[in-house]
Amino acid sequence: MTFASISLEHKQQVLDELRLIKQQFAAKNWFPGTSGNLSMRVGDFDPEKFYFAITASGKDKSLSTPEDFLFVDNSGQAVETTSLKPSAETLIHCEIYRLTGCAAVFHVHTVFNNVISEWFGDQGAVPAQGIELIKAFNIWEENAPVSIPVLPNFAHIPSIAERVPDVLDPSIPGILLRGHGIYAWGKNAFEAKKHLEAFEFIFEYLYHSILLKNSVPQVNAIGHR
Ligand SMILES: CSC[C@@H](O)[C@@H](O)C(=O)COP(=O)(O)O
Ligand SMILES: [Zn+2]
Repeated sequence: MTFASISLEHKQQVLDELRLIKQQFAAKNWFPGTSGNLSMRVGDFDPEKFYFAITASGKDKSLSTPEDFLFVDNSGQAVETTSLKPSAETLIHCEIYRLTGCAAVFHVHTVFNNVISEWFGDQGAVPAQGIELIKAFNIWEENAPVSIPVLPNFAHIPSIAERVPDVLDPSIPGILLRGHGIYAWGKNAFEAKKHLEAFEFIFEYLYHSILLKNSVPQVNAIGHR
């Protein structure tokens, strides 16, 4: 499959969907200070050859302009002539697509995901249990415990991307970057958005419940791996 062989209608539909989600997340104030990036895959998936649309780097993501997105290949290189630069974090998207075969990857910075990533960063995972929204991850087991992986953050993005395979858990559609933000993904935009909203709910819940109890639970205390 070449990029040119993917229909214009499909590419336009993906751009329209991304634009709508960008507006919805902006309304939640999920892109403070130009942070965050969104992508969606186009065409068929081959772990060694795929294409996706991604937000251009450094833009005010609360605005809608003709210069918000561009298409890249699985190495993160633009596939059309453009003056736009793909997100500085494109390599992380590439790695998540390659490992999961998913179709949408969304990244946002929020106060809740940043605080939680700091509290649990040393443990390498955020434990959660007994929260109904865990079912949004398609986990239906009674009182299922989950562990959301936390990676250290680096200014050098390839150093983050190369660590993604070490922590990515196929049953958990997200990874937190410490002091940075969350990446969530899904088999389509609807599912990636659902997952991202569930993660953010869990982080906000944990933030409040930990402050009330005045102690950070340990991963092992509730049976996480
Ligand atoms: C301006 S702070 C956020 C950036 O450093 C980065 O983490 C981010 O999420 C957005 O980068 P971008 O290159 O616009 O996709
Ligand atoms: Zn970021």
